[in-house]
Amino acid sequence: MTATAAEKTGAHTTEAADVITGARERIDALDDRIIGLIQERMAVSAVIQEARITSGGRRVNLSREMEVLNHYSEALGKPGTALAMTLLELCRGRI
Ligand SMILES: C=C(O[C@@H]1C=C(C(=O)O)C=C[C@H]1O)C(=O)O
Repeated sequence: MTATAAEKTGAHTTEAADVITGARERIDALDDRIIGLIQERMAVSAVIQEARITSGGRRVNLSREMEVLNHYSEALGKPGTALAMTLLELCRGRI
């Protein structure tokens, strides 16, 4: 059975269903870009971590991580801090 546009979107009119379907396409495209940027961030972070480890230093630099956390929390509030923590975990693993 094929779901109707209204069933798929939760809208109660075809006009609203059209708005939602179009906006969801934009969100999917934005999410693809965000994922690509996260993968790029992971690659750049790995370059830094490798350089520091190869030089005899540690993978993690907590003072820099505080700067990253503050950057996100100033822009996005408390959920920004949680987002930054997730990004840091993706980039340097769990600590
Ligand atoms: C990338 C770095 O190394 C680690 C990873 C960080 C990051 O992904 O932002 C931040 C601090 C470090 O724990 C860095 O020191 O800048």
